[in-house]
Amino acid sequence: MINNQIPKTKAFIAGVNLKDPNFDYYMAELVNLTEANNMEVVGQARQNAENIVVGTYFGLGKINEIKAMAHGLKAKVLVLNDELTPVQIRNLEKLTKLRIIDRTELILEIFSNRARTKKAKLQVELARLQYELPRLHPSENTLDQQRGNGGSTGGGFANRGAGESKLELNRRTIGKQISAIKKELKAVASQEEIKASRRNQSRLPKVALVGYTNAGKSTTMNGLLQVFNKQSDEKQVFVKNMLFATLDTSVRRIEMKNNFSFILSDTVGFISKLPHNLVESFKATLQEAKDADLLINVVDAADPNMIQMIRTTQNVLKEIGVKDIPMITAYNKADKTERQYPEIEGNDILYSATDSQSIKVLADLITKRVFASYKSFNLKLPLDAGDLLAYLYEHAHITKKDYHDDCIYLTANIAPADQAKFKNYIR
Ligand SMILES: Nc1nc2c(ncn2[C@@H]2O[C@H](COP(=O)(O)OP(=O)(O)OP(=O)(O)O)[C@@H](O)[C@H]2O)c(=O)[nH]1
Ligand SMILES: [Mg+2]
Repeated sequence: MINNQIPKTKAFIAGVNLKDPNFDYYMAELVNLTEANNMEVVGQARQNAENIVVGTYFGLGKINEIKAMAHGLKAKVLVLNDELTPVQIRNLEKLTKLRIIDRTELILEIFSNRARTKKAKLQVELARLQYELPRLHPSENTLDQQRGNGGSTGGGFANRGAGESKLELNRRTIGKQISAIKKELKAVASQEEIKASRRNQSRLPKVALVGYTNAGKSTTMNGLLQVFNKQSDEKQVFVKNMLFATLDTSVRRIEMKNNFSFILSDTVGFISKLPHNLVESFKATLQEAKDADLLINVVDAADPNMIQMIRTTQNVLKEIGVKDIPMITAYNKADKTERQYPEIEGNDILYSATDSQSIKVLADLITKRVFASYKSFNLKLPLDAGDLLAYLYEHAHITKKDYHDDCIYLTANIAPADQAKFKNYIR
């Protein structure tokens, strides 16, 4: 039988542990990130140390050890657990004769391979250029190599200026590309603002799914769409068992019974040590989470690293400036645990996004939280107040409605901002 599969590049992973209690967890993530980048992890090493070695990341003894192990395992790439300086990368490359990929480059590569929409592509490209800019080096351009060769024949100084100006040119080119991308992103953002302001006008409560990558945010959104919205197939979002399946924000209206609706958004997932540039350039994508009335932090309850994943999400939320938004912690994938589900405990739920009963219970919990500030009123509307009735349908939660000969009796949960509008109709 012919095996058509292209063999994966073999990678060795390594990191310096500065007495970080989460080190093992970061290394486990690094394995997942490396595999998500289509490489095979063949071995790993760590150095316990007080400090990072400025020029080479590891100490020399460790470098030789890693070199021997990695070459013995036929690894071509050495993946490192931190963001390295350009000098560290170059030195390690020389000393180990392996291609060096740091954690930041690894994450940028994954994002780059996954980006589908124009906005996601622009955001990833922006982060990549910002990562590359300080890493440009004279030895990486041809003019400079000529200079180096020339040096051995005595013509070095004459070409040095040319080499440096090429570096300057590269910097300027990247600088220009960065400005152009920022401009394009602004144009995309202003189109989206128009859509968002329409949503804000409708004053429906806004709920955002957030959480660790692969926890089941998109599956939860699809579950809610399936259970509550008719003909929702074309509205379904992309689900896949891989890191960073979602790189964009999708916004949907979930239409529950009794005309109660809310706006739900699904967005990019999180991981530890997300590169700062990436968080910065994805701010526009994460805006829906910042504007939400309620966050649903989706967690994979079957993952042994669940606690660290929750902490990671909290850290990223802090970094993007989310604070004081009420949150439900939604422990998903309960079907992979031994526990009974669905089950609610305070603001938390244990559920499975693929189980419709779970989805109904989750929706009830969302309703309770989101409508906590709403108040129930008994109203009497004249029959000709069609516009007020339409407004209530759109913005409130009508629980009872009786038509009489000359009026309509209603009971409705109304948002604080709308209560004054109906004060003359209270029974
Ligand atoms: N067994 C089980 N699998 C689930 C459940 N929910 C989601 N999954 C699976 O988990 C994987 C990830 O689901 P997604 O919904 O794509 O996760 P996500 O949080 O949107 O992930 P990213 O977009 O990559 O950050 C998929 O293979 C889903 O089928 C669940 O309740 N039970
Ligand atoms: Mg997703």
